[in-house]
Amino acid sequence: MKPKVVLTGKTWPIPFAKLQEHCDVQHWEGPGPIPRELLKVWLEDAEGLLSVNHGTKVDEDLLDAAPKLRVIAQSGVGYDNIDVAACTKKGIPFGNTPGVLVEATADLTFGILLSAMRRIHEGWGWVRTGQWREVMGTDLYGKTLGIYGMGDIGSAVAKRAQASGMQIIYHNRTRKQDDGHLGARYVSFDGLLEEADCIIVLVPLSEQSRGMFGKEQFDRMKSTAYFVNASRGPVVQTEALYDALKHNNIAYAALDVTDPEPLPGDHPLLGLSNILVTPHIGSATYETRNSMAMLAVDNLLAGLAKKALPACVNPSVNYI
Ligand SMILES: NC(=O)C1=CN([C@@H]2O[C@H](COP(=O)(O)OP(=O)(O)OC[C@H]3O[C@@H](n4cnc5c(N)ncnc54)[C@H](OP(=O)(O)O)[C@@H]3O)[C@@H](O)[C@H]2O)C=CC1
Ligand SMILES: O=CC(=O)O
Repeated sequence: MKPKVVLTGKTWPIPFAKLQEHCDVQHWEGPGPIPRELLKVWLEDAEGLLSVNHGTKVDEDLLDAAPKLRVIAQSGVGYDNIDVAACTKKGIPFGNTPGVLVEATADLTFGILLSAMRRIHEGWGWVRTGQWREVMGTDLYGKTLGIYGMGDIGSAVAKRAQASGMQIIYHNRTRKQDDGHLGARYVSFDGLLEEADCIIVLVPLSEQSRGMFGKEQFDRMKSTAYFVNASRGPVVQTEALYDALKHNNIAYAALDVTDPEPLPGDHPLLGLSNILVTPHIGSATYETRNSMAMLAVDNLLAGLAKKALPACVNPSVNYI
């Protein structure tokens, strides 16, 4: 008999076929996210959980409803929705999808910075309404880019920025061994806020990083600063960002992630003229989403076969 697996949403044809070949799949097809109470019922006899994005909260309460669960996999690298300590306590390995989404996310992140600085989206907005207006932007060349969270994606953004002639500074909790190779200079958090012409946030959401960017941090930035968030909305205090933009304490923001998310159509941020918002599409290319889904399925199938997950977040309970 095939093991039962719960799939929380839509996935891609090839990884889906692979999953179905090996598992009895109970599949939520919407509308909207799977209701929590239903998920609990489905998990009563499931051995695997495949989460298609970070919208499903996995905590002790959910795991208590899933006595047979042996593996959890999620399509995506961020896992702020997963209580990894609770999974580990129950001996359940959790796998995410690092690596395969790095280049696509770096393209989008650098792309929204470029679009904001050169007002590409604003120019297109005028042209499409029949107005051939010149829209003035700001040079990237020669500017200092500050990356907060210089990990896999941050490093890939740094390469793109260097190719555009930018200087790179960054802040992590720990200085990177290979920052010389990246051509990036390590600075304190305050140094990053004060020195950068543009700041890109690519730090995972955690209790430490939640709300990290508030009034004090925006006040420390240059009034000409461009601010990009491509990590998770709650790293930024939305009201403080709104005030900073409204009063021109910083120049412009480009956000791929927001708090709340989705951002309601009547949200005050959307009434500002110095903002660009994209709907959390960092990894949203056909190739990348397919690779992510494939890695998530490989993580899940490995766990069900009691083999090591290719990308395991809690290696102390990974199968050997
Ligand atoms: N917009 C989108 O569609 C996407 C968004 N993401 C988001 O991007 C995040 C980063 O992904 P990725 O680059 O792969 O992750 P990595 O783990 O490779 O990098 C994260 C970096 O952040 C640093 N960091 C972690 N916590 C802190 C902190 N409190 N203060 C300062 N630095 C910190 C880490 O260094 P150190 O440990 O030394 O501090 C590390 O260098 C994901 O967690 C996810 O939230 C990812 C993919 C797509
Ligand atoms: O936000 C997307 C992710 O992979 O994390």
